[in-house]
Amino acid sequence: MTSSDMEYLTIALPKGKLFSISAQLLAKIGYTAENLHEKSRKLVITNEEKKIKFIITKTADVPTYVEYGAADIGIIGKDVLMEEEKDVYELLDLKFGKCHLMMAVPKDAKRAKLTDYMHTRVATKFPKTAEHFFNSKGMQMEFIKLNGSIELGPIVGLSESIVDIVETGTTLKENNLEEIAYIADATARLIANRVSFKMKFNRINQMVEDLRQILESGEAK
Ligand SMILES: Nc1ncnc2c1ncn2[C@@H]1O[C@H](COP(=O)(O)OP(=O)(O)OP(=O)(O)O)[C@@H](O)[C@H]1O
Ligand SMILES: O=P(O)(O)OC[C@H]1O[C@H](OP(=O)(O)OP(=O)(O)O)[C@H](O)[C@@H]1O
Repeated sequence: MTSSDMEYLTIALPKGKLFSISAQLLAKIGYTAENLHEKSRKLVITNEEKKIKFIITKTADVPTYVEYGAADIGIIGKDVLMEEEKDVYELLDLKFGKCHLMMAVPKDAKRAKLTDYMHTRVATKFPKTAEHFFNSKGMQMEFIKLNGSIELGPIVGLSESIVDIVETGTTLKENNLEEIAYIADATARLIANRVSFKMKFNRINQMVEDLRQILESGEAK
C-alpha cells in the first residue's frame, strides 16, 4: 500500500438499485462527497477534506474491487456476495435491499415437486449459488447463465425453471411463474478488503460502529 493509499479510505458503491440508499446511509455518518448522486457520470468521487474516495462500479464487480484492494470497503447485496465467492470480510448487515433467492417455475407446469426438475435447465444470474442449492438437494441440473430478465427463460422455452431474486413478487406474477423453493434471504452488506481492515483498522472500525448505531437507532429508514 502506498502512503497515498493509506491516506484515503476508498469505498466501492454499486450503480443501480443499491446506490441511492447506500449513499444516503453513508451521508448519515458523515461520508459524503460533492457529486455523489445517481445522475453523475463520474466514476471516482473524492472528498479531499475527509480523505474519502468513492468509486462507482457495476453491481456484480464490487466484491472484485474489494478483494483486490482497489477499494478498502464496499457495499453489496448478499446475493451477489454469495455468488462471487470473493475473499473479503463481511463486516455488517446493512438491512436494506431486502429480497430473497428462490427457484420458480411456470404456474401451469405439470411437475409436482422439486425433484421432478432433476436434470432440467435453470436460467439464472446466480449459477454458483444455484448449483450449491441443487447439490444440497442431491439434484444435478443444467445452468444457463443470463444477465437479466431471467423470468423470460421458461416463457420462451430456454429453461424449465429460474433461480432469481424476488422482492415484491410482481415480476413472477406478471410472468405467470410461481416460487417452488426458497434458497436464501439477502440484504446489503458492508464488506472490507482483508489487508485494509488491518492497516486501516481504526478508521474502518469507527465506520462500522457509526453505521451500527444508525441502524440500531432506526434512523437509517
Ligand atoms: N427487487 C429487486 N430486484 C433486484 N435487486 C434487488 C431487489 N431488491 C433488492 N435488490 C438488491 O439490489 C441488488 C441489485 O441491484 P441492481 O438491480 O442494480 O443490480 P443488477 O441488476 O445486477 O445490475 P445491472 O442492472 O447492472 O445488471 C441485488 O443484488 C439485490 O441485493
Ligand atoms: O419481486 P420483484 O419486486 O418483482 O423484483 C424481482 C425482479 O427484480 C430483479 O430484476 P431487475 O429489476 O434487477 O432487472 P434485471 O432483470 O435486469 O435483473 C429480479 O431479477 C427480478 O426480475
